[in-house]
Amino acid sequence: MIEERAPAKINLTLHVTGQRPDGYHLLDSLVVFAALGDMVRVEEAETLSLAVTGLMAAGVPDGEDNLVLQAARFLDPVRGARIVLEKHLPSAAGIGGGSSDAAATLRALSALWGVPLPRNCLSLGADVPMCLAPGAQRVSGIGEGALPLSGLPSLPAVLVNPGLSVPTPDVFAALKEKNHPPMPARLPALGDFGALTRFLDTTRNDLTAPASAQAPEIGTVLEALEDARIARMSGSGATCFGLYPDAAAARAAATRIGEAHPDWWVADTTLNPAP
Ligand SMILES: C[C@](O)(CO)[C@H](O)COP(=O)(O)OP(=O)(O)OC[C@H]1O[C@@H](n2ccc(N)nc2=O)[C@H](O)[C@@H]1O
Ligand SMILES: Nc1ncnc2c1ncn2[C@@H]1O[C@H](COP(=O)(O)OP(=O)(O)OP(=O)(O)O)[C@@H](O)[C@H]1O
Repeated sequence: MIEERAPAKINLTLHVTGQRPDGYHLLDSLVVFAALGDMVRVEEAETLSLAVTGLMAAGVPDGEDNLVLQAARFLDPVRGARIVLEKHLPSAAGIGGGSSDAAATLRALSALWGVPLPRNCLSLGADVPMCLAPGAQRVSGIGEGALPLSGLPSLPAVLVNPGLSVPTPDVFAALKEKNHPPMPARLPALGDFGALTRFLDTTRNDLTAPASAQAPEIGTVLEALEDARIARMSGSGATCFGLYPDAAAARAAATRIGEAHPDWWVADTTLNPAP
């Protein structure tokens, strides 16, 4: 049996800088991964099968719609494996749940079957390439251009989702201005919490307005995170993250928010954890 973690993807920044003729949007995004995530386990079997377990399994498709099965077929259209996906992340939440599961499946089955990882897996989803090697990176293009970044600190964080699914296509479709400025071509040194958060002050998530127009609760989530040094939406929402100077502050904030909003999904974690 081989297991691979499928960590939550967090867009610390998400600048939408243009739109391609085919409708896909050009991005400039600083991406990190959380200690928290789903888990994918694979073992040898004659036929391909998927079971979805875990606290967040409800509503996740367990048939061909699941990106895990699509990733398996993408790697080898005929080979079998028994796959168990343990869901801990909310779906359609802007934290790459399905994409990170797909990438973890590619890694696990590549090891099980002894086949190389695909060079190009963009057709599985714009977020899948960045999840293949889940480390800090600057992402460009529509998601395929990943430049690994070293030296970023670990970031104590709280993730909050108000229990809402926000479909990514709807959010991009509602984005009015498509040509926002990118991040600076050369990023400053981002080696500690102070430097990184000062840089984040100068950046944005351009999908916040169109996502909030569809899910006004996002504004309430950002208010609940107002004691964080940085509070921002990830991806196309509705999950927001708060960055805190230490793990105790993150834990206290998660407890406070969880008590005030028992129906929300609230988790304290570390972004960009040390390997
Ligand atoms: C918002 C992000 O999460 C940022 O990391 C990603 O860009 C979205 O990645 P994803 O969920 O894997 O997206 P996909 O499943 O490939 O695309 C869903 C839909 O979102 C829109 N889409 C997605 C990515 C992109 N760069 N431009 C787009 O316009 C398209 O309408 C597309 O049909
Ligand atoms: N393994 C999976 N886990 C969760 N959802 C999945 C999975 N496979 C397919 N889906 C479908 O994909 C939809 C989007 O879920 P996903 O968690 O990938 O979105 P997301 O977190 O917004 O992704 P992104 O950040 O890449 O935009 C779900 O509504 C669900 O129907």
